Parts: sequence; C-alpha cells; structure tokens
Amino acid sequence: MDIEETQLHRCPSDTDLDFSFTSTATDRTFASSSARSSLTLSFNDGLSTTTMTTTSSLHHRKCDQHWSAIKTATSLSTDGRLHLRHLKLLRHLGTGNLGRVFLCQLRDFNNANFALKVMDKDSLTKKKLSQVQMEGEILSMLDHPFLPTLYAHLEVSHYSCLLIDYCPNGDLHSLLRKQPANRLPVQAVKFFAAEVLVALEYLHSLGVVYRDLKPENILLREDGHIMLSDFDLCFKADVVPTFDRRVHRKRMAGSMRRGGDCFGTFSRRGVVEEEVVEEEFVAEPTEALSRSCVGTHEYLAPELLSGNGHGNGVDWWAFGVLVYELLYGTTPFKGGNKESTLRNIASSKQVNFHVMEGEGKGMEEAKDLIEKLLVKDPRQRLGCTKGATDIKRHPFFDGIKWPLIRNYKPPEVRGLVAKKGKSHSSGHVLGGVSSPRRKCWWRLWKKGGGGLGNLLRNKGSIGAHDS
Ligand SMILES: Nc1ncnc2c1ncn2[C@@H]1O[C@H](COP(=O)(O)OP(=O)(O)OP(=O)(O)O)[C@@H](O)[C@H]1O
Repeated sequence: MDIEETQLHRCPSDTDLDFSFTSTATDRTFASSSARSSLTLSFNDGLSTTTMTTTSSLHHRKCDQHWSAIKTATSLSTDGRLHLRHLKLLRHLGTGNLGRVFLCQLRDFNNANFALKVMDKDSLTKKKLSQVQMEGEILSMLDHPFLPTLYAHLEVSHYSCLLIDYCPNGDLHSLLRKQPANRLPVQAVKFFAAEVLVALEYLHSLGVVYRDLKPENILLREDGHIMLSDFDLCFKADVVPTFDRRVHRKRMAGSMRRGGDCFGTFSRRGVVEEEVVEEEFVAEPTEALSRSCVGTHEYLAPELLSGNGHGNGVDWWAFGVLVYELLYGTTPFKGGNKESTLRNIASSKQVNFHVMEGEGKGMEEAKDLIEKLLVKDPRQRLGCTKGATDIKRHPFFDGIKWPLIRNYKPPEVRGLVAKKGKSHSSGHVLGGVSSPRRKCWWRLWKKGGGGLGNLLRNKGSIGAHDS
C-alpha cells in the first residue's frame, strides 16, 4: 500500500471536533473506491455521537492492553464514553464494499492498535445499510479468539464506525500469493483450517451463517493466529443447542484380559472392545433457510445457485473450497470466467485434484476431507447435520488438541512474521495487499425457472453484479 502523504489534523475544541484524514494515496483500493481524489473524514463529534461499547467486563480478553486502554480513555472522558476525539487515525488500511478501514490508536495510548471501519451511511444504498447493520449486530455478539472484538460502535452524524482488532499480518489470500506455486504446506493448511473451523463452529452455535468464507476474509493477527472478518453477508437464525449421544466401539485397555470384571465384547478379530457412549454438543443452525444468493462466486455452494434456499451447509462447502485453495493454489471449480465457474459448481462434476509432485504426508486425508465437504447435496455433506464436531473428527485433523488450538505456534511460512505474546505499538503492515475477489449478490427469480438455470440462460444479462 503506497501512502505518499498522510496528514492528521486535530481541532483544538473538544466538543466540536473536526478530524480530517487526508491522503494522496496511490493505493489501488483508494483509487477505485471513490470519486473523491483525497479522503476527508469530518466528524462533528459534539453533535451526535452514540457510543455502544461492548460488555468488556464479560469479554475473554478483558485484561489485555486494548481493553485497558479503552477503559482508561472512557474513565477520563467527561461523560464516561468513548468518542471519536479519543482516537487518532494513523493510516488507511483498505476500502471495502461498505466503507474504509483505518489503523488507529487511542490518544495518549500508543501501545494498542485498533482498526476503525468507517461507513458513510449517506452514501450507501438501502441494501448496503442493512449490511452495515448486520455487521454491527454480529460483531457485538462475538467473544472469541479467532473473531474480532468490537471495542466500540460509534454513530457520529452520518458515519457508523466500528472499532475492532487490528491485524498487521495481512490476509491469507496475500500470504498464499507469497508461497511457491501459491500453495501452503499441508501442516500449515491444517493449522489455518483448524482455526477457521473453530471460528465457524462458534458462529454457527450463535445461529450465524457466515456465507463469505474465502482467504481474503481471513486476516492474520500479530501473533500469526487468524481472525475472520467481514460479517455483512451473514444471516442469523435460531439455533437450539442439543446433546447428541454417539455410541462407538473402543478397544479396551488390557484387552487380552479374560473373565473378571471385563464388560467388553469380542470383536471378529478377537480383540476385546467396549461400547462407549459419548455425549456431544451440537449447535448448528440446520433449520436456517435463506434465499439470497450471496458470496464470492468461486466459493458459492450449489444450493446457493439453485435459489431454493440454503443454510449452514454453505459454510461447510466454502470450507472445503478453502482447504482446496490453500493446498492447490487455486479453487476447485474455477473456469475461464465467472459463468463457467458457476456452471462447474452447479454441474454434477466431482471435484478434480491436480496432480502435484511429491505430495507430502497428510495429502490423502486432505483430499478425503475435501471430497466429503464438496458434496453437492447439502444433506450428504460433512458438517451439515452435526456441524464442526463431525469435521473435527476427520483424520485430516488427527493429533489436534482442539481446546489448546489458540496456544499452537503458527506455521513458519514465507511472509508470516508471527510475534509471540502481546501485540506492540508498531503499525507496520507486513501482509501487503493482493487483488481480492469481489463478493456478489444475486437476485434470484422464483418465477420462470429461477436460480442458476435462468442466470446462465440469460447470458449477458445475468442479473448479477459485483457489489
Ligand atoms: N481489522 C483489520 N486489520 C487490518 N486490516 C484490515 C482490518 N479490517 C479490514 N482491513 C483492511 O481493510 C480492507 C477493507 O476491509 P473491509 O472489511 O471494509 O472490506 P473487505 O474485506 O474488502 O470486504 P467487502 O468489501 O467484501 O465487505 C481489507 O481488505 C483489509 O485490507
């Protein structure tokens, strides 16, 4: 990102404050995002500020330096609330579909970096406004190491601002582009996939279907662990957590014992086995049903294209595409253009694996996992009934101690500088920016066939647009 010149101005008055962030950036995202040649955010902070800070006392990270800084700033504030005047913007990080994201710190606290997502509600369509609302709503529910913490939600004039964790290591898409042949080693894929799986499991247990999984939305924290971002395409459903009973047979310790207090039975191979009944937690929004076709085309599940409704299964499909892309450097159904990609997804074609030289340990298991996730019928797809529990049990993830995952050392891969321990004040962006695939929002017609059939028949006017 080339920011040639950055100026920060602060007005002396505390109640009628004007922050201006002016940049003559040559950054691609800047150039493409707005007709304005320079960016200026003007906040009249004294007029209409609403601060909705999350319940820090309950948050799992309530003791870290970010919350400490927020707490100190708010306790020094005359009304006990956080305002935009407490923040100093340091640089522009990127521009998305809904707004711009800035690196910032709290004034007088330079040991904690934050990302501030600023959305100008006056410039957004009704649909995008509902996405802004959805993103704020979802973020305010989250309390998980692989998901962003919402430190404050500020409504200032026509701006909606979300203060969240800053991820200095870029995103997984950029990291992938730095690898030889755009591929990560199996062990690194296992690490990132396991963390994404845990994050999706948490979202699903809240009834949130994510719908926009792709490497671009997997940001990398300073310590090298992941943070899923971008919740504007989510949909929320009711979820009823249950305990399912699973009966499985386990070889007994000291299985050659005979008689005594052995309650096992002999298997055909003559080994003593016992029946173990395990209760497992299942919280999947399996009844959830949405008809909007949203997401990024290479990651869209077939049921999204048919327009007959979809639920949590779209995330497990996208999870399969993600594992494939991290291993093979490309997505499994990619065609010459968007339409042929969509055709490949909708067709009955099975996933095809590229032949790679010297396939290492774990590739067979990885392929099996991908095949089980990329099942066109969501009812047969791994994860669609019991969610992450079934996926975690797949041999690809053998050896992972799930409760300890956030303490695992991130893989040593080219371009990832993972700092151990707490984050520090450096705002250096290591990840860089690569050209992201844009998400799409299709309107699906119910009348006249609807879905992909219609979409493909009406080539040229497919009613789809990049959002
Ligand atoms: N928490 C963060 N830490 C570091 N950089 C971030 C953070 N959040 C966003 N960014 C950067 O800002 C850019 C814009 O982010 P934003 O979430 O607004 O949109 P996006 O990810 O491009 O998604 P979309 O346009 O699909 O909503 C991202 O591409 C990323 O480079």
